[in-house]
Amino acid sequence: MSDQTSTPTSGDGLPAAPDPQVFVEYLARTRWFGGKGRPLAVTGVRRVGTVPGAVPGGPLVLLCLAEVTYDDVGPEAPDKVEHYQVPIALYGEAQERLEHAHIATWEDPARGRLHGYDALHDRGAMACWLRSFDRAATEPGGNLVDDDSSLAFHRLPGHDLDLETHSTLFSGEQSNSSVAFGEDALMKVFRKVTPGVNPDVQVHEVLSRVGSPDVAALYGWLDWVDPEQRGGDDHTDDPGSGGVMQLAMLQQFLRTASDGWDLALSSVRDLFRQPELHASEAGGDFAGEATRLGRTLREVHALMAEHFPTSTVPGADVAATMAGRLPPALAAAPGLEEHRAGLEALFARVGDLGEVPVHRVHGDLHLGQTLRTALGWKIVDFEGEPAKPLHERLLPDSPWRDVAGMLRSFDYAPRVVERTWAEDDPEGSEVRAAKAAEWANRSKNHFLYAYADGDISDQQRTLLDAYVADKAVYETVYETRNRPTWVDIPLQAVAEIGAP
Ligand SMILES: Nc1ncnc2c1ncn2[C@@H]1O[C@H](COP(=O)(O)OP(=O)(O)O)[C@@H](O)[C@H]1O
Ligand SMILES: O=P(O)(O)O[C@H]1O[C@H](CO)[C@@H](O[C@H]2O[C@H](CO)[C@@H](O)[C@H](O)[C@H]2O)[C@H](O)[C@H]1O
Repeated sequence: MSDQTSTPTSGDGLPAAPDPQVFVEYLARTRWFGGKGRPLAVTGVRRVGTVPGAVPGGPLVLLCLAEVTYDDVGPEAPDKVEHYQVPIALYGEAQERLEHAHIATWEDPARGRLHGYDALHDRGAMACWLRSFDRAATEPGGNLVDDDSSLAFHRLPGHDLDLETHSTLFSGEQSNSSVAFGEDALMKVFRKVTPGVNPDVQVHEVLSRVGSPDVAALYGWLDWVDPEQRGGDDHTDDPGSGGVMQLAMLQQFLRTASDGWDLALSSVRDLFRQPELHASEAGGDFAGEATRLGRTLREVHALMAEHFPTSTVPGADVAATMAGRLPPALAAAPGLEEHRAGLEALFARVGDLGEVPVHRVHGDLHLGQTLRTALGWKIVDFEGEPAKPLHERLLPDSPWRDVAGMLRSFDYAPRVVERTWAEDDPEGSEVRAAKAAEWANRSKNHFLYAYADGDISDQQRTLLDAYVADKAVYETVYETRNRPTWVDIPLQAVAEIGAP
């Protein structure tokens, strides 16, 4: 717990924020902070506004952006500065029930002692947020703007929010924070924010407006316009160039959803329990789900191609981009080195393909981004690859990148099950390896056949193989950094792909 003086207010009427040093300790304690373990400093705290809709006895919700810099990057690095959103519920009295979410206690020159808690944990703060989204629906154009016009709550028509619900913060390894309002709505508060449109909001808005059945409908979103930078280019990574920052989105809560990754793991376990059966005979056979998932992705891609710009890029450029990702990947994950030649040869074949069609895609698709509901599969989280800068995540890309992401996930599922299964039953490893391959191949084949509505051409196969390899390389780096004990999963795939 921190108890100290605050940063001074700037006469803007907003409450003071706690000292930036508080955020260094706080960020390290959260699940969602992406810079854990790196040498860093919080060089400033920007107070972007308070959420309208506060009620007597309830908290004031102060939205803060913590400016984080790292000591392990050169001064020329474009992503030297990152902004993390920390909404703080402010109370005049300590709140024992929120002790676990306490950020700091500090003095405000105008308001006296303030006790600040992570607002996502506080039902009073979340109710305040929901009321603002609700009020937006009856404002002109569906927009509720705060007093100094810097925060704007936007609503899409078509759904009345249930204000009687209680909020529940999702737990789990997520890069943002999601809060369910009963079974009515889900609010995702973006943690690492960049100036410009958020791809998740943008894609959900487009697909919701055309009534796509394959995503959770978007109900609204929250923008912040930096008053000092109004009118800048809003498709930029440069915090200095101004424009809009999208801070949160509100969408349909999928009540009957089961996580696609969990379903796949159960299906694999079912097969491992009865290895004498073929995958098609096991109770939890995944082929039907893989087929339906393939059709869903096909539909989503068709809508994205219809409602976002489409173009083509020369195969040589695609090949060069993939090859260009190799050297930094090799530096981060040296285990890739022995497969370099095989990978380079595979990428080079893409150079002979002529023009490759591109449009907006998901960008980081895997089973954990799919939800099976009573009404079919839904695809979530259109933010793209977390490590890519915003402008790259907004660029058109080949739909085969998403297909490859799913194929890699079908490969991961049995290998992840095997990791724990082998601890109890090391003897059966060889049999399970064969069953794992059977499960993965069956799921991949059904998914791919449904996605392509038939067999794919040799050219498409070349492109798909290259995207699968590109993804496995990315995963090798991802696992090296985040889950080093899992790195053999993608590395084994790279070895198989890169074999001469
Ligand atoms: N509309 C929804 N309804 C119910 N659960 C959802 C919905 N959208 C996402 N989820 C669940 O919330 C979790 C986090 O969502 P996701 O968009 O992947 O967040 P993050 O950007 O933090 O990774 C997912 O694992 C998914 O199970
Ligand atoms: O969900 P995110 O957008 O944060 O994606 C990142 O984390 C994923 C792990 O949760 C990672 O996915 C990899 O592991 C999955 C199993 O946990 C597996 O199903 C995927 O196929 C595999 O890529 C993803 O790559 C990363 O960007």
